[in-house]
Amino acid sequence: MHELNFIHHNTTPKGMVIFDPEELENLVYFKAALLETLRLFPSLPFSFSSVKEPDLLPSGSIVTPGMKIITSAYAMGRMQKLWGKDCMEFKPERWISEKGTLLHVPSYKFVAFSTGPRSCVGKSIALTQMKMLAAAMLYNFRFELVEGHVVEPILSIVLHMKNGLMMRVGKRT
Ligand code: HEM
Repeated sequence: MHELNFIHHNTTPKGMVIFDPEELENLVYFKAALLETLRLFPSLPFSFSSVKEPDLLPSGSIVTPGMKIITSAYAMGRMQKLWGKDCMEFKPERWISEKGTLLHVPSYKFVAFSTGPRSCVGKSIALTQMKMLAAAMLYNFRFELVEGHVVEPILSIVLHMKNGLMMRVGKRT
């Protein structure tokens, strides 16, 4: 929110503040917060791959045609071995270097957009859309989780919340 106060914005005829994607491009903490959200809550929590030829995986497992390999981005985003002891904490700072720039995290570690030749071709456009939407929502409105509301995921191809997300929304003044 602090970063959004320092960039140029436009106001719609209905009084809503919106941001240009170019203005949002250099906001380090804002992008770190979105990446951190996708680390803990990847839109595609798991994916399937098929085996074309017999192979030996780095883990030591032998795979053969007919097998399916399930990769869980949800589990990988929460592995202590990959993200450290605070892996379950929402901590955008883990994406930011000591110099205050965004750290490069390899796609085989942060797998929300998958990795390799079949990784997400829409990654850049997805992040731009997320930034524009999140910036406008946070700048114009205040969100408060309804007290006692339990937020938990439901097992599905696309990550959904079992009970939805009950929020109190008010206009920022
Ligand atoms: C937050 C938003 C998004 C996330 C987390 C995401 C994630 C992913 C993941 C994990 C895959 C690999 C699926 C698999 O291997 O089974 C994928 C593939 C793909 N995504 Fe996205 N995606 C997002 C948004 C988008 C958008 C906005 C577009 C298009 C504009 C897009 C286009 C594609 C396409 C075409 C593929 C297939 C690539 C291929 O098979 O070669 N995605 N995405």
